[in-house]
Amino acid sequence: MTRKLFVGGNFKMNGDLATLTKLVHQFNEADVDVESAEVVIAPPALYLLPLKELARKGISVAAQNAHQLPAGAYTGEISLQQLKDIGLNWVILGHSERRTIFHESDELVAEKTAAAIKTGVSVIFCIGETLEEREGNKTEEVVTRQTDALAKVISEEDWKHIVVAYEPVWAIGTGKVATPQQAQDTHKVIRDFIAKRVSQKVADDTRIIYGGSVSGKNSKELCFQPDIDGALVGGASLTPQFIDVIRSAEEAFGHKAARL
Ligand SMILES: O=C[C@H](O)COP(=O)(O)O
Repeated sequence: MTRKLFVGGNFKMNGDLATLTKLVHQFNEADVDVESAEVVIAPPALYLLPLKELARKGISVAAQNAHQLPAGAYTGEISLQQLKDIGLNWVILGHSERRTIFHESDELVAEKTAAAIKTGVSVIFCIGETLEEREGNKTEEVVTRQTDALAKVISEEDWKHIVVAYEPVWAIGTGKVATPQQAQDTHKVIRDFIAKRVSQKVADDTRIIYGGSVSGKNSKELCFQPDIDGALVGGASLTPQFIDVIRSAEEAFGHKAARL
């Protein structure tokens, strides 16, 4: 069976109520086929609730982060239980900006991910190497280490609640997109690792999406790669280009399904 493609829009700390409302109206009106591509948008925490109410069926809303504990004296944090309480089913965890700027370790990201699954929240689990690591030929070592940290704390069954987002840090917000071949090669490394570390079935079923300067222009070639199951879009998700990325994913799904 062909994996359903997945397109995420990570708004990061951008936008305000008026601009994001207008944007979601544009997404709502776009004629996209949610059967071939799952669409999830991740606004800043403050706008989760209004945008969840606004987004049409087929467009889900994700938080960009969450705390691993259910409640307590953690000023400024939001718990996974609170996300669940307002009806959210998705969270982004381990984004490189959380890993680097907020010093989240592989273990903490894995712990948060396990807690999310336990709470009934699915996870866009982000991994990826820095430029220095790529140039030092450490890409495989880094992405397998980050994935292994997760494999240690979740069960085989839990993987159905995970979408892995491979985001080379050097390609994020830089306009420097990985070539489709570079991205495909690393996606294959990740999938092969999951097959070896978890099971062939989990490797075959898990969506691995690419993030890093994805736009309406480059998304098609990326999504057509055999091991790329969609995209996590940052900057371009704040524009109608996001709809073009979704269309690329739909087209890629049709193409991949026809080849089976
Ligand atoms: O989560 C999204 C990624 O950080 C990619 O961001 P970008 O598309 O602006 O490079």
